[in-house]
Amino acid sequence: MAACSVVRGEDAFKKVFKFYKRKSPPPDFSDVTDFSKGLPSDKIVPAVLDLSAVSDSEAARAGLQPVKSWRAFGLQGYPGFIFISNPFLRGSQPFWIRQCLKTYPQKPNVCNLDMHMSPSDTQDIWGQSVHGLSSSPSGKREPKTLLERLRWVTLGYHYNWDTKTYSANHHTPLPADLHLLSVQITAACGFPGFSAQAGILNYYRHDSSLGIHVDESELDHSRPLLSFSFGQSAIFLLGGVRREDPPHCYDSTLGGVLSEEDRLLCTRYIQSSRLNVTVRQVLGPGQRFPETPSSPQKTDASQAGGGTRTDKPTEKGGGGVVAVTLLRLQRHDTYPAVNQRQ
Ligand SMILES: O=C(O)CCC(=O)C(=O)O
Repeated sequence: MAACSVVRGEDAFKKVFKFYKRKSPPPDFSDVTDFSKGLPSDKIVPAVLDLSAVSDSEAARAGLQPVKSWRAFGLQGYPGFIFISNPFLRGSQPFWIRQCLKTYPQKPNVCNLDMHMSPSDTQDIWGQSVHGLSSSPSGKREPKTLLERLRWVTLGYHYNWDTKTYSANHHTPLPADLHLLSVQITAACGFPGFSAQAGILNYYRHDSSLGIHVDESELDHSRPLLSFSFGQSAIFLLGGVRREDPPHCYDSTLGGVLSEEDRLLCTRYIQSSRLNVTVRQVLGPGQRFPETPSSPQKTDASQAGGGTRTDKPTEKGGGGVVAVTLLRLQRHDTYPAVNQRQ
């Protein structure tokens, strides 16, 4: 059975989600859109980029190829969705992977391990994991390193998973390099003036996934949401406006100067993992947070239509993609696996 085309109706999302999570027998992936195959396709359309918005030197400063070389696609029936297949300059993917593993998990940023460990114990997740990651497997079951237990990191306005809100009083500076990268990509996609204010990093192992949800906690929904993926590929289910809309399934994958040790450890980590960085503008120009946080916004599968992303074994690792979504209600993404965000 090819999942995407046959499932309709109220539980379309859940059914497709389960379908791609199945381990045995493995699901049929023939319905999944593979952007690496590009055009011609009945579903994939070329995306129009603003070639004059970012000069070649500005792009290079952010580790990006000239915009005219980007392979950018849209999807028939999903206005506001742009998929860019590896716009990175050679060598810059390892840089971003290292930032996600070594730099961004550092304080003052917040991560899942902080929920049950003291700040001093989570200060140097990379340093504490290097030994475990670099040693060859002994055959014995080794305790997991902190890096292997890392599930999420928040940046900028730190997302509160309980209230599903951002707030003025939980904010630290968003890394300047990620801000620059996001500003250049959004400008090329036709969104000048984007301000990267919050980031959520997800760390996926082979068995992990993210629940079906809609991203709507940001207060200004006219601003795009950026999603960078590095490492192993995954199935991404992109929902429609309504819960009963069948999702569209696509394959998502994404590549400074790194020391040999960093390069080796990042390569080893990414061979069995996938990293995703979403960058969001939370407030519009002149906008402020309400005095009392508004009601929870990030809805889950039981409340709204959603998308799903499932881990899909792949031969290749370290491919790179960027997805830019402009219409909030049409972006629902997920991974099928449990407890990703605990
Ligand atoms: O990992 C992904 O591709 C999706 C991440 C996501 O949906 C989120 O952080 O809200």
